[in-house]
Amino acid sequence: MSDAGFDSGPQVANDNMSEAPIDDEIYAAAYAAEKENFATYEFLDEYGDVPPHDEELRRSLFEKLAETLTLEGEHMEVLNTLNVQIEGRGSVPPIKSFEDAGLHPVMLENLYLCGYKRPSPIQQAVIPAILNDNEVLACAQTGTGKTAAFLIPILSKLMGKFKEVAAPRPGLGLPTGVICRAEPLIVIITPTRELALQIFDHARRLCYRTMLRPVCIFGGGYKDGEYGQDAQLNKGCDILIATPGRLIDYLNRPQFISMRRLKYAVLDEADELLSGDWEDPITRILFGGDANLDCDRKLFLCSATFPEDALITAEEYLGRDFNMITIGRMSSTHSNIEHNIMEIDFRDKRDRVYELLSEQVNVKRTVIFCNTKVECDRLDDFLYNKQLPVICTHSGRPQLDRESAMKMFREGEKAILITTAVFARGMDVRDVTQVINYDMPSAAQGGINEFVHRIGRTARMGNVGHAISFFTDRNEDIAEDLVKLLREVGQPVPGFLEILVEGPGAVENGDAGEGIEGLDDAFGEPNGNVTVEDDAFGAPAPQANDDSW
Ligand SMILES: Nc1ncnc2c1ncn2[C@@H]1O[C@H](COP(=O)(O)OP(=O)(O)OP(=O)(O)O)[C@@H](O)[C@H]1O
Repeated sequence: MSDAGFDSGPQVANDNMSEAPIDDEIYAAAYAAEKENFATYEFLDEYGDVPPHDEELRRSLFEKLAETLTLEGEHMEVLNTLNVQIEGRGSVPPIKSFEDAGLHPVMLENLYLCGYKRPSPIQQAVIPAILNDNEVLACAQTGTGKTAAFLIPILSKLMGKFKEVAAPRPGLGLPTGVICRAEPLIVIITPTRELALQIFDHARRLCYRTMLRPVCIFGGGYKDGEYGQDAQLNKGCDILIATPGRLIDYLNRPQFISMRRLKYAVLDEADELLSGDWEDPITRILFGGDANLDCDRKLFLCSATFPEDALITAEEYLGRDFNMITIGRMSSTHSNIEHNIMEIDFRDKRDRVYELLSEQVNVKRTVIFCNTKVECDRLDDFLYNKQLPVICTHSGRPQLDRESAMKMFREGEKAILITTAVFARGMDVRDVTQVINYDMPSAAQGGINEFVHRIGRTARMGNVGHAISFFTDRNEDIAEDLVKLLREVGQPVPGFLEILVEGPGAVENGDAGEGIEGLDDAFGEPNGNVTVEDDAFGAPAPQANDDSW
């Protein structure tokens, strides 16, 4: 990836580097102020099966939700009509509603508190597969609820048998005050610390009124002190959400964590985690040390993109008997995003972005992507000096700055976030109505797959959004893939791009930019079909082949 980078990876090294010594008191104060943000439901031994509400926690977990999280938008039909393909041994048909899925009653209540009325297409397919004990590789468009697709069934399954499988912890089997070692039942690994915290929040909500205790560990986060990661682990942990570098760091200190009870491992943004930089740490986490290698341990992989090489590695990890679940074409996007690809001289980018931002009305939140940290900082200075409400975050900034930038952006104090690849994957902020690719991702920076993740910060869960991309003469390496993607989702392809890809005759002949029509042929199935195949591993999946551009 670019130097914008993720948490660790080349990160195992970075992980520690990013812990620049920061004054203990500053951290302690910040974490005390954030106490509420780390609170989880404390289940006591004396509760029966369904414990009482904790009003303060309920308010803090759910009442602010509508202000910060994406809610289902008005264009879910765009997602609902995509082709659903479920392949692999033991495939099961999708569910229609949460109520039909056989979920634990507390999970159903928590979904209601989250405001989730019905499962999204990927949830309809993944929830029954996991409840049926199948391993899953899931690929669906950005912002379509993949995180909950995994969390809901896994947590629901464990809710019923916590006492049989979980490690004792203070208050639940161990005398209070006894230091315990975390022995998680679930580990969720994700490339960035921001995403780890976001998934932790998600898990906190879905674990409300259950015995399951989530803990989040990430590079750059404080280990010592009352709210530090050591103390959190020492209180017991059933669901561990982690960035790989920090997790390896803790696995080297086995007095804190053991993986011997692990029942479920999830790789979120799996294609990134299975890429060259990450493969070794991931292998070590899943198979090294005292990892539970019993056949009852299940692996789940999800992402919006699976390039061919990541798919091959994924299949090696999963073995033969897994369900491959794809919504639409693998690594594609959806048509709730309106695109504007602007041809521009690279020297004019700064002025043009300023013009755009100062002219616009009705844009709630904007994310601007640059390819490097240096460019981010420069653009931040420039736009800040022009009095625009900008905030900047990237992997070169101290952890507290990163957290505070995210908070300001989420809470609407700053409407424009300037960032790098660190924000491209998974981040879910309500009302991001526009993404600007100030720099296009080059092939070395992930190319079209990175583009798909970046634009996916808008138009999430049936909402609509805009993506503006500055295209300079340095971006020719993404042109062909870009044209294919735009046509697939029925978006206009600008003339300059058609000429670049297809030569000067393309525009005159009128054979370009026909949008989605041609694709129904290319991908075999008309939209809206559900295909459930039980024995697909003999033959390559059509999506995987089509994905190889
Ligand atoms: N069934 C549902 N109904 C309404 N909202 C939902 C539902 N499931 C998830 N959401 C919300 O949709 C948003 C997007 O979900 P999520 O972040 O899991 O998407 P994703 O597919 O993982 O995206 P990405 O590919 O960018 O990682 C979140 O705000 C989540 O709370």
